[in-house]
Amino acid sequence: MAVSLWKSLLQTTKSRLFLQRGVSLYNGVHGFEEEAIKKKLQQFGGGSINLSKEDHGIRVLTLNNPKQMNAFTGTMMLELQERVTELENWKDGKGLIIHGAENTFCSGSDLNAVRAMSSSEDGMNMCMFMQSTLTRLKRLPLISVAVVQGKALGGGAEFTTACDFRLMTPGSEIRFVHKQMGLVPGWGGAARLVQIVGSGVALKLLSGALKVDPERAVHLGLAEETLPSSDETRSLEEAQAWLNQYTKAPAEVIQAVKKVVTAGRELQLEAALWAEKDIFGTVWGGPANLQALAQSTKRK
Ligand SMILES: CC[C@H](C(=O)O)C(=O)SCCNC(=O)CCNC(=O)[C@H](O)C(C)(C)COP(=O)(O)OP(=O)(O)OC[C@H]1O[C@@H](n2cnc3c(N)ncnc32)[C@H](O)[C@@H]1OP(=O)(O)O
Repeated sequence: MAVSLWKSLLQTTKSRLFLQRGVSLYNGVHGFEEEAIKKKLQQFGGGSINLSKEDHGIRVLTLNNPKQMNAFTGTMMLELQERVTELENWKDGKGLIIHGAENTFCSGSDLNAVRAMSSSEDGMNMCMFMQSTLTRLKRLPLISVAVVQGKALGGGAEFTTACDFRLMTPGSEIRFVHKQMGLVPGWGGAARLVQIVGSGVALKLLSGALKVDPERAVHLGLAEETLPSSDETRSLEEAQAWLNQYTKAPAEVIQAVKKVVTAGRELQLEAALWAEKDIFGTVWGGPANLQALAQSTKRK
């Protein structure tokens, strides 16, 4: 009796905890000093993370540091956390498009900052900071699409895996270059890549630091499709049209859909079923459900 009670308590906690907003993966127990790393990251300025106004439930997040091929400076890492918090509190959100400024995605960490943060303590804190932020991004109750124009290298390649889908433009490239730096992914990109393409393909892409062009990415299941245009504006319009196919419902329904899928991906079966039950309860008898019931029974 006590064991099953304990198990139920654990399942309920797990199924609710992972849906909570703003929860970091790490704390002091893991040696994570968030305030210390935020202070350190503040020293490495440049670039910005911009978030557009919403348009039909969709917003565009731009990695904006074109002088450095949209490499992630310290302040951009801090701004990303702020934007993710904003998105976690966006009640009417349905979709998020992520791209890099000036027709290239992201060249990974700013190597100037990396060189200055080469101590183990700084590296581990940056790693835990970015893992937490990108995990929160992946768990947003929004359908997220990375539009890969130009190059997504290193941490930039990892960033694409923190989105639900990837769309690539002709001539673009995703490449996990970490091996060439004597590294492995540190922003959660390895764990997510294995979930996306499987461990065998992930091992090849990481150990070979292989260039993945759009055709190969689609073949491997890393990208959904190659967009027709390589023009920055046109390809964003094409990505918006692609995303619109999946966001044709009230925000609370799209958000519930993403949450049940996240639960199924991240939780053990019983905890996932508990989470699904809780999420189902938020839409059963809700305005969208009642409106649908009041209409004809035939689905278009
Ligand atoms: C866990 C993540 C991991 C970590 O933190 O350890 C990383 O992500 S480490 C970074 C991994 N990324 C790279 O190694 C890519 C480095 N960059 C390149 O290979 C090239 O710049 C490339 C292929 C992106 C573009 O080459 P291209 O010839 O077209 O342009 P340039 O190389 O002249 O670059 C233009 C301009 O941007 C600066 N730049 C590019 N990438 C970075 C970067 N990651 N950090 C800082 N600065 C970067 C480059 O220095 C040039 O600036 P300039 O002042 O004109 O020299």
